Amino acid sequence: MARRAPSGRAPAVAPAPSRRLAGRVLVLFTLSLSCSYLCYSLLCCCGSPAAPRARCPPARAAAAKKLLQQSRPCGRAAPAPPAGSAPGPARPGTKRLPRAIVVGVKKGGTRAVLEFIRVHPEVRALGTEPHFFDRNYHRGLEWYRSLMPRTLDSQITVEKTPSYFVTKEAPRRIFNMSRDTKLIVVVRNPVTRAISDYTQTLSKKPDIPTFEGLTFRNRSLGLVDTSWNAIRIGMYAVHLQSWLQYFPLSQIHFVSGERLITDPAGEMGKVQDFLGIKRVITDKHFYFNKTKGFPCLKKSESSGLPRCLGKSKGRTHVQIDPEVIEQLRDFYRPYNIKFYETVGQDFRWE
Ligand SMILES: Nc1ncnc2c1ncn2[C@@H]1O[C@H](COP(=O)(O)OS(=O)(=O)O)[C@@H](OP(=O)(O)O)[C@H]1O
Repeated sequence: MARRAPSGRAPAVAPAPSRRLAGRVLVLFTLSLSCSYLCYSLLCCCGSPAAPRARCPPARAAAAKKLLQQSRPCGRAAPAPPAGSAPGPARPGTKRLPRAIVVGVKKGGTRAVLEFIRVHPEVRALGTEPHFFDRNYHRGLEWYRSLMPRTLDSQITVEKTPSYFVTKEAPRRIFNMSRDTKLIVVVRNPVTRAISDYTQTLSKKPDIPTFEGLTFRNRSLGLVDTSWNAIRIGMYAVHLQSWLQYFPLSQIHFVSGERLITDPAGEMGKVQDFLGIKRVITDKHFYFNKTKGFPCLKKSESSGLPRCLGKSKGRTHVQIDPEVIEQLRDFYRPYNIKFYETVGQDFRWE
C-alpha cells in the first residue's frame, strides 16, 4: 500500500530539487572525466615521449597518430593568429619559418621545382611568393611565419621567391633568420632566361621597346646594358658571391633548369637528397604532356589529379635576331665559366 505523505509535503520517494540537481551534476562530472581520460590517452599516451610507448596497442597508436595529425602536439603552445584573423577550429601542425627556400632564379623553373617538391609527404610549401627578404622585410618575421603552411615536426616548410637571388640584402637577412637555411637555385641558360623574362614583360606591357633595343647601350660597339634586369639576373657568378659571404656552397643546391624539363625525376632526386628526405618523387610521378610540351605531374599535391603548370609557364618566346643572341652568348661566356668553376658543375650553356 502506498504511503501517503503528510499534507503540504512532497511524497517521501520523490527526490528534493536540490538532490536531483546534485545527481545531474554527478553524472555530468563522471561523463566529463571519462571524456578527458579518453582524449588524454589517445593524444598524449602514444605521442608523448614521456609516456610508455610499449603499452599502446597498435590500433590505438594508429588512431592517436591520426588524431595527432589533426591537432597540435601535446604541450606545444598554439602560435598567435595573425592580427585580424578569426579563431577557427584547431588545424594540424604549427606554422614554422622555412627550412629551405628556392631563392632563384626568375624564369629558371622555380615554380616547377616548388610544385614537384611539395608532392613529397615530408614537405609543405607556401604556394604564393611572399617576397619577405626583399619587399616585405619591414613586416617582421612573425608576419612571415604567419604566411606559412602548418607542418608537423617531421615536415619541412619551403617557400620560393626568385627575386631573392639578385637582392643584395637577402643572404644576410636569411642568414639572420637561420644560418641553417637550405638554399635552392634553379639556373637556366642566361640568354634563354633573358628572352623568357622579356617575353613575360611584353605579355603584360605590349608597348615596351624591342629586346634588341633594351639589350644594348651601344649595339654597334657590342656594349650590353647590364643595368637592365633581364640581363643582370643572368650574371649568376656575380650574384652568387653575395650568397657565399654567408652560406657555404654545401648549403646551396643548384638545379639545372634544362634538365628539369628533360629529366624532372633525376633533378628532383637530387633536390630530395639535398633536403635530406627519402627519394619519394620518382619517374612514376611524371608524364610528358605533348600539348604543353613539358613534363607534368600525374597527381598534384592539391587535387590529386594530373596537373601541368599554368599558361604563364612555357610561353612561346619572342623571335630574337640570331646575331643578338650570338652577342649575348659572348657576353655571358666569362660569367658562365666563372659560375661553373665556383659551383663545380658544368651546365653546358654553350
Ligand atoms: N614542367 C614544366 N612546365 C612548365 N614550365 C616549366 C617546367 N619545367 C620548367 N619550366 C620552365 O619554367 C619557366 C618559368 O620559370 P619560373 O617558374 O621560375 O618563372 S617565375 O620566375 O616564377 O615567373 C618556364 O619558362 P618559359 O618556357 O620561358 O615560359 C619553363 O620553361
